[in-house]
Amino acid sequence: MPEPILDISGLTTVYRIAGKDVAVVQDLDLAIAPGETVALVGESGSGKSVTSLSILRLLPRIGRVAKGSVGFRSKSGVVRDLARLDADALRQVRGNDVGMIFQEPMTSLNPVYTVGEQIAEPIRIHLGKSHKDAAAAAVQLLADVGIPDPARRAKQYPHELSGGMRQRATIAMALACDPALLIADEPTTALDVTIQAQILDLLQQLQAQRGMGILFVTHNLGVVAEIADRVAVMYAGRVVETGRVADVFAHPRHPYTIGLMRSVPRLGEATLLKQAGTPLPTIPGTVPSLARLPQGCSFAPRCSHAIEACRAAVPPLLDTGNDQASRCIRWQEL
Ligand SMILES: Nc1ncnc2c1ncn2[C@@H]1O[C@H](COP(=O)(O)OP(=O)(O)OP(=O)(O)O)[C@@H](O)[C@H]1O
Ligand code: NI
Repeated sequence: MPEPILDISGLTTVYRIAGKDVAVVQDLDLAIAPGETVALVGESGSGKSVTSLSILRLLPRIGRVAKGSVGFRSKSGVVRDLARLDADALRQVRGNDVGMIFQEPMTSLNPVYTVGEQIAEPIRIHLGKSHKDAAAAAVQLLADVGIPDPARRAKQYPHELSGGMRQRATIAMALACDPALLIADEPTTALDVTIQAQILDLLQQLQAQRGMGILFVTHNLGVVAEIADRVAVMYAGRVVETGRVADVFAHPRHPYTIGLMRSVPRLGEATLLKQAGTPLPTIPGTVPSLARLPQGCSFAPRCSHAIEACRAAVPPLLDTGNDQASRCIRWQEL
């Protein structure tokens, strides 16, 4: 792999919950190369968003990065550990080197400024351009993300745009300073399917033009297949499987990944099942409470392959060959 732009090693993030430090992300390793898209996937509460927020230390007050390093190579080629960077330097990285987009565009857009003003602001602050040049750059960015009549749209307020247009505008804002890394947390989840597909296409186009790395958070395996090169599957705060998307989908090496894949209906199957009155297969059992994780493998209580040894100790990520790894001690027997 070429030198990664992001190299997370041993990341543990804790939240203070009911007077106790609870590890919501544990011992996470993740690297992203320039031009590569890595997807984080897992059920609700598995720690995907906390991982993405930990990178730029955008955690709520009760959260902190307790262990590990977040190596980041900026556009100038300097590698720094974001977990240890001071607040000022980190702010510089946020608007400039790393762009972020979230599920609900209204949370990143400020309702009292026009769309154009909001995109122009980071360009003025981080790239030192004049008001006029920054305004022109903002209109160009709106055109780049496929917004028709961008000069007119730049003068409008967020509420005057449709949901899909707003998400395009937040992408324009995230790309304003030509970031080396884009963090996208469920950016298409709130949109209807057609718009969703358009936004995914747009991100892929922009990535091909700019060569940025993308960390893509989603609970949707279909989206992973569409957009990502590699995938990290999370369960109860830990990565349980990782590898190239094609390999993981063809040969999943962890029972949790297999369960996730079974719960995704094949095209048309969902409708057929619904007509037949059969519920979609889901993984039996529930996600354990992070404050009281079972001993050993966190997935063991839900796993039909679990044996005594699974409950003895948390399995390490085992190399299963072909750049794939699994936290299942029985991966060879699956
Ligand atoms: N503000 C908070 N206060 C207390 N616990 C929190 C808070 N935010 C997250 N958590 C806990 O941290 C864990 C990880 O949450 P996270 O948001 O990373 O999940 P996720 O994988 O992104 O899920 P989703 O698919 O629902 O977005 C969850 O168990 C959640 O209950
Ligand atoms: Ni989330």
